[in-house]
Amino acid sequence: MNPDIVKERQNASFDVQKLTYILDGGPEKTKRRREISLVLNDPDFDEEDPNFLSRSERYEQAVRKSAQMILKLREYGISDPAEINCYKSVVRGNFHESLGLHYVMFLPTLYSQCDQEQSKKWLPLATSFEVLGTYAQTELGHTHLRGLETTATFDPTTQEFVLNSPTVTSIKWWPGAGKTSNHAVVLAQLYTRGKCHGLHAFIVQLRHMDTHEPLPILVGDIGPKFGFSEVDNGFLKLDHVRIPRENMLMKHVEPDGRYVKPASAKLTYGTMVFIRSLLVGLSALVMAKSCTIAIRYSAVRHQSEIRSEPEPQILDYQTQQYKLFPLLATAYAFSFVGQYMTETYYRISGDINQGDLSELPELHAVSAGLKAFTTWTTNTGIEVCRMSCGGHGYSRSSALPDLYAEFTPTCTYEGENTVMMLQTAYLVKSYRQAKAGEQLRGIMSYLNDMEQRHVRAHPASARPALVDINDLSDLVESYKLRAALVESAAKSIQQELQKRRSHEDAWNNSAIDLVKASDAHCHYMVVKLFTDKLSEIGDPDINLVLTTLAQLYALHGIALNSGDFLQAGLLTVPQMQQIPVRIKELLCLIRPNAVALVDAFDFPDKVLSSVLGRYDGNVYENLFEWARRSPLNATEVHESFHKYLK
Ligand SMILES: CCCCCCCC/C=C\CCCCCC(=O)SCCNC(=O)CCNC(=O)[C@H](O)C(C)(C)COP(=O)(O)OP(=O)(O)OC[C@H]1O[C@@H](n2cnc3c(N)ncnc32)[C@H](O)[C@@H]1OP(=O)(O)O
Ligand SMILES: Cc1cc2nc3c(=O)[nH]c(=O)nc-3n(C[C@H](O)[C@H](O)[C@H](O)COP(=O)(O)OP(=O)(O)OC[C@H]3O[C@@H](n4cnc5c(N)ncnc54)[C@H](O)[C@@H]3O)c2cc1C
Repeated sequence: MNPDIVKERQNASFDVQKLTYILDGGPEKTKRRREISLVLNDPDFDEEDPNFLSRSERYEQAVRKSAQMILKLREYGISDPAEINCYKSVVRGNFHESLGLHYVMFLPTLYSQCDQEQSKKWLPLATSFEVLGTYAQTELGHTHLRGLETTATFDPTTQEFVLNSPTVTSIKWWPGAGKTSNHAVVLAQLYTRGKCHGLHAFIVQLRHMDTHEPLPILVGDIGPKFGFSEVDNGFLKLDHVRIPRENMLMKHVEPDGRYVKPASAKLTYGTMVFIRSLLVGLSALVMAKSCTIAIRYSAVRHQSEIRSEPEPQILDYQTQQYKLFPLLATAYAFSFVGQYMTETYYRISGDINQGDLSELPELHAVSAGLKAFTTWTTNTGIEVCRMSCGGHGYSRSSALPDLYAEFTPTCTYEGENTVMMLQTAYLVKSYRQAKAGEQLRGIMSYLNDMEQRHVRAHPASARPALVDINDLSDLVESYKLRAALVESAAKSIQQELQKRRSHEDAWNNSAIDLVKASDAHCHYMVVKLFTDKLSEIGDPDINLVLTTLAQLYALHGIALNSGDFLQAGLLTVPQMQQIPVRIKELLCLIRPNAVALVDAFDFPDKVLSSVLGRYDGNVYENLFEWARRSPLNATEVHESFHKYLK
């Protein structure tokens, strides 16, 4: 064990194990997660570092691992969805798998949209993996759902739907598992009795069940990408492909072609809401991994000098702390927000299953906004962590390049982040309702007292300072008032309308304000949820260290967005000047606990897969060892010498 890292752990002021329990949701859950993690010792999961393999080899290795995972899940009798998720995230490490989409989109779509008869037919096939599924929605030319071109036309004479991609732009593009899957949930515009009824989901068989040969359908892999090398994102062109009427999910077409309206057309979009909710938790996980790597490495890396003494640990440089500790605070904040998002998703979808759709718009707005907010922040954060590791952060052995390449598409898939932030119609609607005197409930209730507060651009000197920067509840309050930026967005729309612009143009001309309002709303939610969580934590040592992190998270956010807080008169200029001073104090308070705080995330070394983030801190000898395994070192003289240089 590296002596620096030993010393760091001795300095901790709290019980790391107890904090792990809080993050997991209780000691039982930690115990179970650790039991599941023992699978990492299974030699059947031994594999070559994907960084040393070609794309085709990576795909093959990943498929082998996925198949092994399925067999082991059966062998160990793991069937609880949360445990399956935990098991898979442990085994998958930092990479995705081709069968991932079967689990996260195909199966959930079947569970939520099959009727009884369909469940009886499809669920046994899909849960036994005879049917391997993908989710084919996006097209070469469009993502916007109303713009999708693939059609499903009902033919009452044969009781079939005819699926067709009429143009190049209508070819399905990006769905994972182009080579792996034999079935797809295809999203297509439904036509019956000559009328279009919008987007609906259909189960389409793509390949022969025994030979895996494609049916008369063009299906394949779209080629190498920025990352996702294990995943065969695919294309799919349907040329008048016929499927039985029973393959339409939720069965909205009667045998005579009559269309039966669903309770809400948006239920078809349910799987996206599910994944967006999951992505909040994934952001927390990846932020936590990145911080673990960068902070452990910073504790063992010595460089340069502060005084004329031996070289200090780079974690002692104030600038290094300023790069990493706000991200550490973010990882904790997002962990608690992830817990909230999962609970909220299951609570509201439970109500939806009982026929109560009243909270569906809020669930959509919150999941879309938090997905965008947390993935954007994490995406930037991983890169900061990588750079903070200097040159070794650029080596694939650090895992940080892979974490970035695998994570960055979360800002794009399941709804591009700007587009998701623009789903703020809900915010604007709520604002208008509050302004009309309606009492809002839940997370939007802060808009109720807006008329009294009138938060908008004012000279800071004209208003009293509301905030004690050392008081977290005051900070939450000020984020809440800043979130009232939605007022500016709503006003901008109003002004545009007064210029006789159409509603659509008024919306587009206010889009920057709308995204800002959405961002402020999400930021408020994160600060509030982090602060609320503190009241549940009884252990005084842990409460203290997490309070310090929450303060850092809140103050750092204010410093980055100081214009908004000053403009709204929520803070005075002298207070704004105090914030960097307080931030520096908080960095010093966090410093002795930094390694313990990342240890509490409890990532086994094999899950981190990072030489820099090793628990024992023995970085250098293992970097050397890793490099020697590079395929270029397989021979002392590379064949290129004989071919070209000699
Ligand atoms: C630790 C856990 C690990 C888990 C890890 C998971 C990792 C997985 C790894 C890899 C998997 C990769 C998966 C990627 C899969 C995909 O990307 S699938 C494709 C996803 N595509 C999209 O997300 C498309 C984005 N676009 C849209 O969603 C829509 O076009 C839109 C929301 C932007 C607009 O909707 P649209 O219906 O076309 O327009 P409008 O008519 O304007 O909207 C009408 C109203 O409907 C409301 N609404 C929209 N969506 C929903 C919804 N989902 N639920 C409820 N309501 C919705 C919208 O707000 C409008 O409301 P109002 O009329 O009241 O204003
Ligand atoms: C790794 C990966 C896996 C994927 N897996 C799947 C899958 O399994 N199944 C599937 O169906 N799809 C999948 N996708 C596709 C993914 O869902 C889409 O790429 C995503 O929804 C974004 O759409 P787009 O690519 O059309 O981007 P665009 O919408 O074309 O975005 C391009 C730019 O236009 C801007 N823009 C677009 N519309 C607006 C607007 N209304 N207002 C303001 N700005 C706008 C965006 O902000 C962005 O800057 C995957 C994508 C990736 C990268």
